[in-house]
Amino acid sequence: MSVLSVKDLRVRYSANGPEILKGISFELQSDDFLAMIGPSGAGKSTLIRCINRLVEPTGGEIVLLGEDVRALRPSELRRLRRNVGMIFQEFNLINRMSVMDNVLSGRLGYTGNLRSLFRHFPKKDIEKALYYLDRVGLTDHVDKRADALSGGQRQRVGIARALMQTPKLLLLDEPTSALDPKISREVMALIMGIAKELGVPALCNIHDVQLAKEFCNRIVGLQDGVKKFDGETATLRDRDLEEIYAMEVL
Ligand SMILES: Nc1ncnc2c1ncn2[C@@H]1O[C@H](COP(=O)(O)OP(=O)(O)OP(=O)(O)O)[C@@H](O)[C@H]1O
Repeated sequence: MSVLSVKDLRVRYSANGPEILKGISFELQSDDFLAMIGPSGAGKSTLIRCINRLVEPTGGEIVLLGEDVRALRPSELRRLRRNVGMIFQEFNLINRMSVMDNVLSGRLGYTGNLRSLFRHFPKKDIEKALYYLDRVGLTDHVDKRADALSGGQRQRVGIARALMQTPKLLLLDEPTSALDPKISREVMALIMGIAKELGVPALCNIHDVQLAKEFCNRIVGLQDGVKKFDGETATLRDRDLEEIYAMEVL
């Protein structure tokens, strides 16, 4: 089943600026862990940010969970965004807050304004946070400040926070690029395992082609805003990679 359908997606950041995405189309199925690869500046982050309209497309269509994303009003967009868990390169944690509070902040889209103002969360949210903290291996770090953790641990907090939303889609923007190779592999294995367990599809921007091949069942390759490859990981050949990364070689 298609969870996300993107058709002829186009983006310009300014009216007279260059076209950054030049008509991208692809589908994400409910069991996909899809890697978006391509050289720096190809438009991977722009694309992922269009899906929940952190970036406004200039053309094309995005249908997410049956809804036409570009047509949504602000309140409908907020509701749709709750269904999308985002995991970022720089973790985006609040350093002075505890691990637990960072994870609970994943529920803010669901909690009433007054409750979130006083950071008063229902007991079931706290139980859920403890469950996910255990799942990502951070049970012993619940009360620590976020800035007392290593990079890999910080990304685990980011994963637990995204899961608190009960997402129907995970968007991962370079989740491992701030981590060393060993920890990157552990974090990718964790995200893939959880996505499978929960039956949630994922779209992952990733620089490291080796990691993409190891953990993702499908690969889309972008170069300069154009799709150069879209297929099962096993079908990606060296000459496809040469085409995707051609500009870097030159
Ligand atoms: N807010 C913005 N305003 C103007 N141009 C932007 C903006 N964000 C990105 N760009 C430009 O869009 C192009 C694509 O950037 P984007 O970050 O989407 O690529 P990327 O493939 O994710 O690259 P990287 O792997 O380096 O993160 C680049 O030329 C970049 O300079």
